[in-house]
Amino acid sequence: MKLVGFCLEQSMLPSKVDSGGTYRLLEYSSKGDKACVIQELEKGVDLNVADYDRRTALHLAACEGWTEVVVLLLDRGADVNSLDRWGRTPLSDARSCGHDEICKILEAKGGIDPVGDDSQAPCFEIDHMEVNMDEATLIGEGAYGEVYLVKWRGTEVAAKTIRSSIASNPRVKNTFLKELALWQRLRHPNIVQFLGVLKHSDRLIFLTEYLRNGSLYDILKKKGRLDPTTTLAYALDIARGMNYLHQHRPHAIIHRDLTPRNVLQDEAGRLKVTDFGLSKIAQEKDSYGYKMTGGTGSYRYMAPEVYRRESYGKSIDVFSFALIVHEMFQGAPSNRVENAEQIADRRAYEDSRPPLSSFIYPEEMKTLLKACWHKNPDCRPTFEEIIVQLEVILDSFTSEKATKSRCRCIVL
Ligand SMILES: Nc1ncnc2c1ncn2[C@@H]1O[C@H](COP(=O)(O)OP(=O)(O)OP(=O)(O)O)[C@@H](O)[C@H]1O
Repeated sequence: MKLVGFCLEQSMLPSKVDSGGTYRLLEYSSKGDKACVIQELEKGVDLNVADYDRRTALHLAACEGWTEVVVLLLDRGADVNSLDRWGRTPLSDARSCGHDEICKILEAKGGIDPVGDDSQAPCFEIDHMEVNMDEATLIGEGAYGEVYLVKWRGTEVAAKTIRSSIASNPRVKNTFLKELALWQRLRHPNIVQFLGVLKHSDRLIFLTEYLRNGSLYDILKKKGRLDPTTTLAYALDIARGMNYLHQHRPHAIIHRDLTPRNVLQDEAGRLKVTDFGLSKIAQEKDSYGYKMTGGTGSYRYMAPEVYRRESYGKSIDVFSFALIVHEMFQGAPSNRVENAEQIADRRAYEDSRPPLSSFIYPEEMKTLLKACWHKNPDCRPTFEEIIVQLEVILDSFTSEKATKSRCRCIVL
């Protein structure tokens, strides 16, 4: 495969692009693909290998309810009580996700659950006395409220406060807590980890892991255009997180507000998706006279069918994803000076799309982006398909670069 238009400095490459066997073992375990898990193990991938959040293949399979994969991993000697960054074992995950059969299997192998019964609560509650909000540092502000950096049980975490104008409405608060209860069940290396909701607080506050490097919006504002390898690695991170949400059972989770502000970066440089489903609250607000969050930038990434208020499905997130990838290649949103609502309007009614210059985009990337922002939602690829295509583009780009640098060595 030939890639055109890439021209970058070696020093701009990220130190590590994670597309190897380790990641695949975790991905296949999370998807319940037993045959592929066996294949990876036979290649010699370490059974107890963990991701940045110290989550192993057994954590992921137990959390997703893949009994056969759990049995396979245990039979091959997986550590039944490995602890992730949040102190959870595979049994803690199986319990909070209600996978009773897997709980029995893990218990029979000596599995313990240090998190205990708390994990079965509808929404994990944390006593507000455990967090001193008077010592909180303001990190940012969004449509729903302020975000603070706080300490909880010795760890730096983010505390998201919800404006009282929103939280005081019982219906909105209920929807919100339901979304959080769903979020607490999700575990994936590319999804921001929810930690719990503060109990007995006069405000509605919830805790998530703290991502030191801020949002993709901040990164693009600081660095401008990203080099193609970084863009492809970041696109893969977002696509993997989104694929996990879309493959959630029994119902797919649609993000509805995928924007660079809702993608955060951890210390290891990995991107994680956050705030999925919370835009439902914006819709609730609508019926109480609030406006959608277009002012915060959401219109810029909005699929035409959402703007036209038609029924929509998972592929609205694919549309937003394409615009984010485009923005990483460009360094800024297209039509920056134009009003976001006007842009959404032209996309919805005139089929307008951002330009794709041959100098910046490899041909395969152009084809992929055009498919992702296709006007017919049914013609857009799924995130599973996008991941496969991005991996091919990244592989061929990396090997083409290696060949080029070898050639340069020979000349020297
Ligand atoms: N878990 C987190 N770790 C570190 N920083 C965070 C975290 N969550 C949010 N932030 C920072 O706080 C800012 C505000 O976040 P918030 O989610 O409230 O709003 P937003 O996503 O920027 O906008 P909107 O809510 O309107 O979509 C973000 O832009 C980000 O820089």
